[in-house]
Amino acid sequence: MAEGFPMARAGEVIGLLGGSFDPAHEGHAHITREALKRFGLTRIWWLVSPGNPIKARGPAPLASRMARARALMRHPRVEITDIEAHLGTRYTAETLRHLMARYPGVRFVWLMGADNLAQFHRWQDWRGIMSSVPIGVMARPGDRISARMSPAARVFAAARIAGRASHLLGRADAPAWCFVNVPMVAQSSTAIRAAGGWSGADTGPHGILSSAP
Ligand SMILES: Nc1ncnc2c1ncn2[C@@H]1O[C@H](COP(=O)(O)OP(=O)(O)OP(=O)(O)O)[C@@H](O)[C@H]1O
Ligand SMILES: O=C(O)c1ccc[n+]([C@@H]2O[C@H](COP(=O)([O-])O)[C@@H](O)[C@H]2O)c1
Repeated sequence: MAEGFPMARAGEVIGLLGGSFDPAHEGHAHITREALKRFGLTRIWWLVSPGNPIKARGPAPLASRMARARALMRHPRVEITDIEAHLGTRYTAETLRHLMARYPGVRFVWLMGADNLAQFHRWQDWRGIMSSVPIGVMARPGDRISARMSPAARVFAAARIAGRASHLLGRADAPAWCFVNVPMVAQSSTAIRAAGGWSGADTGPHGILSSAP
């Protein structure tokens, strides 16, 4: 497997958590552990984005965000990747097309917090994404209602799997999505940056910021 691309065996069910991770925080780690428990996944890959295509603000350098993510999220079934930088992609639809072609026989599930489902209809080819991979959505403070009432949730209402059947998501055929009401962690990268807890360059001698809240 080429540099930057993890190994995966046919039959695996891999959850993809895409994000700016500017910086990674306990909310990311928490939803990752919950997704592993709830969606019938064998592993999760974090896709640390070169830059969200619809966020105006440019993120901290990818190398700093990767280092912070690796220091924060240590789990035998989780891999921190910069796959999109290697592929030269920023749009999720395009990333998924590449991954499905590169890993035949592997099932991918897109993971996101409720805030992203609320905005999902703004993503490039969002209907195509819904129709190509199952999507696991996790509750986030302030966004549970807006996510469930969102245009994407309404258009794909018939494809919704009930939260109590969430373990079926990984083996479901798209379109399929599931909202799970996980216990919520209120952290956000915005709050950490606002509190001055992330310079985007200095990850300290052990790769962990001493001042992060
Ligand atoms: N506390 C949280 N609870 C649930 N989902 C979360 C939480 N924090 C981040 N996520 C989800 O993780 C993914 C990556 O998030 P991202 O890296 O943008 O972090 P963020 O805290 O939302 O950043 P920012 O505040 O800069 O927008 C997104 O799908 C987002 O919805
Ligand atoms: O493809 C798109 O149009 C698109 C629009 C907004 C966000 N995304 C992806 O959604 C993920 C979460 O982004 P962020 O910045 O909220 O962490 C990340 O992988 C982005 O590349 C993708």
